[in-house]
Amino acid sequence: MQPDGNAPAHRLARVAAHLNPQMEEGAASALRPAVCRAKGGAPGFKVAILGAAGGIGQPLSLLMKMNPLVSVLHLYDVVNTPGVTADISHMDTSAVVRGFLGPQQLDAALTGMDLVIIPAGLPRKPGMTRDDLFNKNAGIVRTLCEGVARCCPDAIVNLISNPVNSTVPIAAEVFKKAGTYNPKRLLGVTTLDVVRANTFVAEVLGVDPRDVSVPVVGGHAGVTILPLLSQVTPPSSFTHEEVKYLTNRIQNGGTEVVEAKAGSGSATLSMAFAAAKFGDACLRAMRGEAGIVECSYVASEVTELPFFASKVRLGRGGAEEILPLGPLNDFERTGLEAAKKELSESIQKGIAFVNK
Ligand SMILES: NC(=O)c1ccc[n+]([C@@H]2O[C@H](COP(=O)([O-])OP(=O)(O)OC[C@H]3O[C@@H](n4cnc5c(N)ncnc54)[C@H](O)[C@@H]3O)[C@@H](O)[C@H]2O)c1
Ligand SMILES: O=C(O)C[C@H](O)C(=O)O
Repeated sequence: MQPDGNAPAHRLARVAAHLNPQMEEGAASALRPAVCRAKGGAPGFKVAILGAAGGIGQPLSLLMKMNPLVSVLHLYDVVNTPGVTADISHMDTSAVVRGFLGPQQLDAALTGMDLVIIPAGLPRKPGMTRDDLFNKNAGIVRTLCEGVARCCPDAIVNLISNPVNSTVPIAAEVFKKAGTYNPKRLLGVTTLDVVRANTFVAEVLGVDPRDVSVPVVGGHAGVTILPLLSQVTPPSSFTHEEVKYLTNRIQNGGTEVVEAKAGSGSATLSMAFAAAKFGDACLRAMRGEAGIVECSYVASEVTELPFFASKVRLGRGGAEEILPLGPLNDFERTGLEAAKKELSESIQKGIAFVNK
């Protein structure tokens, strides 16, 4: 007869068996992973967050721990994961949480993951552009993506670290070098631009933002953020003044937060909300839910550029179909040309970084 794993005599042994086997001696108490009563093999996806102790990472970890599609949640950072992991692991939701600290534990954090969300890296301070983060964040993204290629090459990657216009091409080059590149599985997260656009447009229209959907295409920096106000649903018309105000506010939403935070960072809470929304869309699509369309910065043939943000139909394998831009008005066509010029340079910079 099999021993009853739930019998009192076996309970603590079973709990102990959940302890993270990857932990180094001495780290065990600090990084004590969550244990749970769920039987092994509970349905759901394994999700890793890289940069989990940061301003985005912490609330994003909380939101992903609340997602019923997540069965295992790995929290990786180079600092502070013990505390974040212990804290989040006490939430009575089903995902099992494990913490991983420092480069020696990167591979353990990534092995077996279905979805990897990357908000690791420096945020802006007032006066900086996102491109000013390139020198620090390019190397961080390269190292983390090398880990993905080694340990979970089939995982879908949601890349948040700035400058997204360059970090996505960096990730693609890393995966190409490793022989694991599948463009469908690499998605730059631009959801915050859509979230902001929905909010600001709803304010102007005087409606609930949940009822508004604004496609935002191009990229994720300044003029590369191109809201298509002519394609808002429900169909709405705006005066030229409103178009100029909305476009400017959406393009500079990140700077608005950076300035308001006055040196203590950039958007974290709204970004965690946006990343959780996008991560959930990816997981639902991976589970087989049909008809999920989100804007994302991906390998693309929508323009002559190799990467571009536009509406993407998500499926089991990631970005299954890149949807066309649809009809643009004169204002948007002019914006598209400006966006492409800047994007082209950011993409080349990312590609050159890996191949230099
Ligand atoms: N895509 C978007 O829409 C969007 C929105 C907001 C912020 N961002 C970007 O997200 C990034 C993170 O922002 P934040 O506010 O959370 O910053 P933060 O400084 O609060 O957190 C970053 C975390 O990354 C960790 N980190 C640094 N190097 C690492 C490495 N090698 N491996 C793992 N973790 C590492 C840090 O320890 C820190 O905990 C920034 O680059 C920011 O510009 C992107
Ligand atoms: O603006 C930033 O630097 C962070 C992020 O890209 C944002 O749009 O809020």
